Amino acid sequence: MRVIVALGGNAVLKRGQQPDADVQIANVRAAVKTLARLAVEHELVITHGNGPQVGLLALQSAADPNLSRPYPFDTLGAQTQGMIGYWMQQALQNALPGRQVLAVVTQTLVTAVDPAFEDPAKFVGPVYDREEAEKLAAEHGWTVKQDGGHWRRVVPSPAPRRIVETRLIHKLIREGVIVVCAGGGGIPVVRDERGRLSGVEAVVDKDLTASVLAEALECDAFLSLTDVPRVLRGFGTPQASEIAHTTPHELRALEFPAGSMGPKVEAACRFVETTGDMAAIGRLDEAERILSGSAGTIVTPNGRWPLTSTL
Ligand SMILES: Nc1ncnc2c1ncn2[C@@H]1O[C@H](COP(=O)(O)OP(=O)(O)O)[C@@H](O)[C@H]1O
Ligand SMILES: NC(=O)OP(=O)(O)O
Repeated sequence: MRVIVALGGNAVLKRGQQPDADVQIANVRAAVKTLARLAVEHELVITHGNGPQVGLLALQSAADPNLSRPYPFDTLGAQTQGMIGYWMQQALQNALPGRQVLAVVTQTLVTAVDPAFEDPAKFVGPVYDREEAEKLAAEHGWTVKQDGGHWRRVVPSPAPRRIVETRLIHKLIREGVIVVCAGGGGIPVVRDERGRLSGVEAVVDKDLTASVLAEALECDAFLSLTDVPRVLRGFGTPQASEIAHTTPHELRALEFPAGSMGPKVEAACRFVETTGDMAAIGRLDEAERILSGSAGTIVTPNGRWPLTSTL
């Protein structure tokens, strides 16, 4: 099978962890143990989040007295692709000697008129209490929003339309390369009327980009891997219950939070609706069990997995 994995931000930097490089490298190495096993069995494409890292780089850039203005988010997104891509590429090369691995700087086309530019919604960087968040927002001109029990900076997150480097990524996969791409949802770019690309101030959602890429690359399965074993019905209530096997139709009748589970569910539903293939949401260390149908929330057109014919 050709499998695309969207790795949650938690896999690289867990909530509350010190964001030092060695901490993140150790997390990547741990994640790669599972990813390497998947790559032995399947053609593997890996995407990853960058919310914590891009927010941290934005803080560093804003604090740099040598700059007349902070680096824009497209450039910061490219920096996170390089950094996390390098960590993953090296960890995969060490885990799978003899296999070719490549992290690719990847741009995601968005449209300049996307309403998301007027309503920043993507959480980036560290968490604050409300008072501190509002103080920082006034100081730096940020928008901040509530993220669970905390407050965080938010930036615009336009919808991904297509991944500029799709054909090259497809070629690499056919060559047997394990490709790390579209990190942080891809660097957000727009195309002008003369066909020229330029970056925009935004952070694209990695799960939504992964589903667009999964469709374009003709993947058979799309796995959104995070820190919870399954999607919960009634999340945060005493009646919460795990969803094991489901359909886009069933999921779309439920509500999920915009900053966390919402985009994962939307990405999974879109992939299944468009392709008729399988998407799943679950824990990274259960990826193999998810593919065999015994773990995770598995989304298919008929709610069954492995897919069975209705004829
Ligand atoms: N209905 C739900 N079922 C399970 N988890 C949920 C649900 N709604 C929100 N969440 C939260 O979503 C989180 C995963 O989303 P997120 O933190 O964005 O993941 P990642 O950074 O790994 O992509 C979980 O840790 C959980 O707290
Ligand atoms: N870009 C992005 O979606 O990052 P996270 O998954 O870390 O939020």
